[in-house]
Amino acid sequence: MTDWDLQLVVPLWQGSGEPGIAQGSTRLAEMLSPSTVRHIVEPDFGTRDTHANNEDNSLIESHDAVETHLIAASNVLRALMPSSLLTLGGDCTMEVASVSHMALIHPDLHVVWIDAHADLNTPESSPSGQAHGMPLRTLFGEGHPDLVPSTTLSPQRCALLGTRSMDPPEQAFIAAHELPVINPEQLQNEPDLLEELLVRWLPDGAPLYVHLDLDVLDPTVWPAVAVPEPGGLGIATLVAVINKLRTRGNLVGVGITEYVPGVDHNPSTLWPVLDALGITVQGRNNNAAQEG
Ligand SMILES: NC(=[NH2+])NCCC[C@H](N)C(=O)O
Repeated sequence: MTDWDLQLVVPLWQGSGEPGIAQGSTRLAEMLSPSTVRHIVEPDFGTRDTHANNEDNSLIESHDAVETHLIAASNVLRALMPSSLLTLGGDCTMEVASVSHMALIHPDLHVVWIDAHADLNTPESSPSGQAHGMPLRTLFGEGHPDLVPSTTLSPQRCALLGTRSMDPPEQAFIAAHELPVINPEQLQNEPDLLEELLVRWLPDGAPLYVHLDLDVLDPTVWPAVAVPEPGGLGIATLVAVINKLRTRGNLVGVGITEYVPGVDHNPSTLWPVLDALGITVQGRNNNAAQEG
């Protein structure tokens, strides 16, 4: 997939508490070749405080801003009905709109959540109150009723890769639903584990959505994220994982999240990853040797 029906740029940061994430979405868009199918989701908040909890007694920080962004993104998706989608975040919460839409269009959608975190908290279980720790659980239909989408995902259609930071309630959910998790060390040293997972979990040619939270990378490789976690992936391993996924699934959607460009980093580090995802980088010869 090199042509997406829609590129959604979502400068939503309020789900993370890190305003620098908003710029991440526009920086990613600038990195890519110009596109005629690009839409920026920027709801007008007027004089409302985008970092306030406008919803009385919500356990979710900035509930109103998160909800408003998800509604705005869903409205664009419902109007344009893309069957392939590239979403540039923004914090992980925006995946609720994107993945839900893709599950509506592709009922057999399988989702690979490539992320240091499981994002499986509910408002009640969350240690932070931040919505970006909740989107996967919300997609499964469990979460604040304002944020749970109309089309939900079965946990059986989801696998977690590179995940290494899980809160106890998230671990309990993973165990109860037997969600596959392959951690960074396993991805690097035991590539057969991914192969075996794909054979038993992902039907050949099934529509595949790749959620890529950049914090899956090791902070020494890519420090420009809101919640860095040590022990992450290197670029070569991530590229190999994506290539392996694409030999089996039909990549119909990608979401890239949690980029904080204000942190000192080298943006070109990401190019091989974007290449692997079939995303064309502005001004870069795609046949050039991949660094990694
Ligand atoms: N997408 C992320 N960076 N999530 C971080 C989540 C951290 C923690 N598990 C929480 O719920 O608050």
